Amino acid sequence: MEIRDFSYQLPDGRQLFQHLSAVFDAGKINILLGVNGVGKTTLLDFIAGVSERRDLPFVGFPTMHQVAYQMQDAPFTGSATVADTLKMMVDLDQPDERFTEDQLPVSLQEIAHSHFRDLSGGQRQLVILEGVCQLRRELYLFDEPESGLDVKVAVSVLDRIQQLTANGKTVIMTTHQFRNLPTENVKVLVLAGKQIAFSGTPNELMMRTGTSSFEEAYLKTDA
Ligand SMILES: Nc1ncnc2c1ncn2[C@@H]1O[C@H](COP(=O)(O)OP(=O)(O)OP(=O)(O)O)[C@@H](O)[C@H]1O
Repeated sequence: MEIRDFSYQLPDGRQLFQHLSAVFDAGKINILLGVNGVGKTTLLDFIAGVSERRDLPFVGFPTMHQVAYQMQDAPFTGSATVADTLKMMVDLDQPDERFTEDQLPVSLQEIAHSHFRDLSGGQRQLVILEGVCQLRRELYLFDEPESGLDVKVAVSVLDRIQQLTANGKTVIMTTHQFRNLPTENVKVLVLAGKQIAFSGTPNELMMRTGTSSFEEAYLKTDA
């Protein structure tokens, strides 16, 4: 999956991407990093096909129907319970299969009968994340999946995302959290200066910047 020489101007005329090229590795977690406002979500929107994607710069990406996208602030029905919400997502995606409560991850079983409107922000995020992971797609996009979550819960979210790649799926995610990020089967892409300023493994990023911490290495990458 590759973006070739992609340039994009915002509606207000600002140039967000200029000759941007990037390769996302199949079967890996591709982590897109970059400062606030650099364009990570905008790039995910193009990859997902939410923003109209011209074929020329976007090579080898699955069609929109094969992409699951967890956006920031996804809307949901307040009166549905957690179990109803997940059942609804799975039923829409896989009409021939029955989703039962025992398929809920342990973290959600306790709140299976809580109404969506009564959940905390973090709990809502977990439900949506699980729903997105349940969809059968080739490519999964997550926009800051662990933002606002307790560090222990964030670890379980990252584990859930790793399960996808263990099953041969491809993930592209953005994040601002460096704690507990997986390093195996991971590619890091740093968006800076309207282009991808670095792309490689976390180890390569650390070696290039002469540091032993992922976060420090990122901070030393040109922004
Ligand atoms: N529809 C739009 N109209 C005008 N400007 C937009 C639009 N969508 C995004 N932008 C601008 O594009 C820039 C990139 O936004 P984007 O949300 O992609 O950044 P980001 O890297 O995901 O940021 P963050 O890490 O804060 O979520 C921002 O300056 C934003 O204001």
